Amino acid sequence: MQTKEHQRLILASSSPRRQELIQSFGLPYIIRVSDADETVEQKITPSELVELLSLRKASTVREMLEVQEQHGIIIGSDTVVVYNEEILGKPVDEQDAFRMLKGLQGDVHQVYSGVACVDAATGQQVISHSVTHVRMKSMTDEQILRYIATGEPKDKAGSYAIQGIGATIISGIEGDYFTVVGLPLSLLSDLLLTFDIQVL
Ligand SMILES: Cc1cn([C@H]2C[C@H](O)[C@@H](COP(=O)(O)OP(=O)(O)OP(=O)(O)O)O2)c(=O)[nH]c1=O
Repeated sequence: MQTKEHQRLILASSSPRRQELIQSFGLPYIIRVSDADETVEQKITPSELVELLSLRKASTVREMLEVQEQHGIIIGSDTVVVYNEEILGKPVDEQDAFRMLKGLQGDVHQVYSGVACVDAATGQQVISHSVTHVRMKSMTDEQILRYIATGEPKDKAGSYAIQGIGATIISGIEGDYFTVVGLPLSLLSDLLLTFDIQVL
């Protein structure tokens, strides 16, 4: 087992959800927000996409760290919603959110979350992803508009938040809840074992 100092986590995320979730591990952590470019030119699968972007976020933060900061495990994560082979990220505006929710309501979709862990000192990396199936209730257009008016869909992949009032439009899930919220804690704890970090 490594010393406490080397067990620290460096969360490469601006997401308040991810910041809250990383706290639950009870390990020392800092946050460094990556300015990674999230555009991907080539056509790739959802699992490839979330893994690629998770690694890009973690690697960008590694490049940003000052020499004296280069210890700890950098964690990058990315979440997308997939329905009918279409990959849905965050909505660009309210119309986009309406289009997404209108498509998702009354059916099952998948949420993919990638996680990349990069050792700040050595560059050693492990990357994986997790998928959760989510069933969204049927909604009228008026209900969709009322949900959009809450502001909650704005910065969420697929235009909803299972952890918010959006919980009321979800009838069930199969898989890890935290994959939907944006940081698959169970998978992350497994990946951290590669670096001799045990959460429990
Ligand atoms: C489906 C769903 C997504 N989300 C959020 C998680 C992510 O923050 C967001 C997907 O956007 P991401 O691009 O994965 O992440 P981000 O831009 O918010 O943060 P960063 O890149 O700095 O880490 O959608 C929820 O909070 N709840 C949900 O139910």
